[in-house]
Amino acid sequence: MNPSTGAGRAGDLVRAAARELQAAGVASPRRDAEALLGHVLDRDQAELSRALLMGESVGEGERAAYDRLVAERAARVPLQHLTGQAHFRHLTLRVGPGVFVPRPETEVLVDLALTDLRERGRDRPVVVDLCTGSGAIALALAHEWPAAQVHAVELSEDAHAWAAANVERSGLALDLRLGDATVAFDDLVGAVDVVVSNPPYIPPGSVPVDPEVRDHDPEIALYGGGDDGLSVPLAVAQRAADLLVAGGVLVMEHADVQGEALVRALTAARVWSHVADHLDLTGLPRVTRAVRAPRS
Ligand SMILES: C[S@@+](CC[C@H](N)C(=O)[O-])C[C@H]1O[C@@H](n2cnc3c(N)ncnc32)[C@H](O)[C@@H]1O
Repeated sequence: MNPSTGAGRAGDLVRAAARELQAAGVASPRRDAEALLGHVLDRDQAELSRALLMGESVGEGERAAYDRLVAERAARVPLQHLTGQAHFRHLTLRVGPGVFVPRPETEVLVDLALTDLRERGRDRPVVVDLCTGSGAIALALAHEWPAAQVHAVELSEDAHAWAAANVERSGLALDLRLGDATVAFDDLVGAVDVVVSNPPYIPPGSVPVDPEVRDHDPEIALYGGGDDGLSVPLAVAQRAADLLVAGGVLVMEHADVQGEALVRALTAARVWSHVADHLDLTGLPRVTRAVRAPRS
């Protein structure tokens, strides 16, 4: 876009921006073009739709700001880094450089955890989120299951700072810690009802093709180690087995190609029962659920 062309109609600006984003290979050009204009004008989706419908004009300063953001998005900076926010379940979280942007496919993990919390029927169930990133899963569970006592841990100082900001803004009660999930929560060993985790799990050779992921999600959030990417997930699962009460549940996200391998590895570990894999909303294998077997 040409930043020197002054004011313009909202609809024209969005159409031009969507064309530019499409040419740059952005997956959802129109949606992103609208989201960026909504961000610049400080309008929600409904207000922006009205502005587009009414042919509202956008002032020169706002247009210049919009042009800059569209150019950054065309350079494949994630939309969420440009708006500073990501939507997850019913929450809007602060995100930016240094933290993994929460993904819609992770929402199914929250559904599975909520089903277990409902079925367990405990008054004050203890929930732990290992590898919390922005705090997305932990905060969603604290929000949607207010009786839960939710704890979360994150290793990266940068990501932990984003999570701390999200906890503060949410007003939700959450015990957030900085540390290694594979050895965390000595004070909760054998006392946890549900462990949730979306750990790093990409195999080292499978560098993501999308620049938004490859160049902007932190490496520590992506690569799971080992030939199959399952080193960190299996170490996290082992810690989950320490933390859970007998009959407690682990719900863990994985790559779509890792469902069978993770089920096999957890079954072989002999501390889990009812190990089963679940699909995400796009029908891909995404989450493994396992029940902590009684300690011998
Ligand atoms: C794929 S991201 C998921 C973040 C968040 N759970 C979500 O779903 O949006 C994985 C997160 O695990 C963190 N992490 C990696 N290794 C860790 C470890 N050993 N202990 C705690 N956190 C770890 C990364 O920094 C990153 O924030």
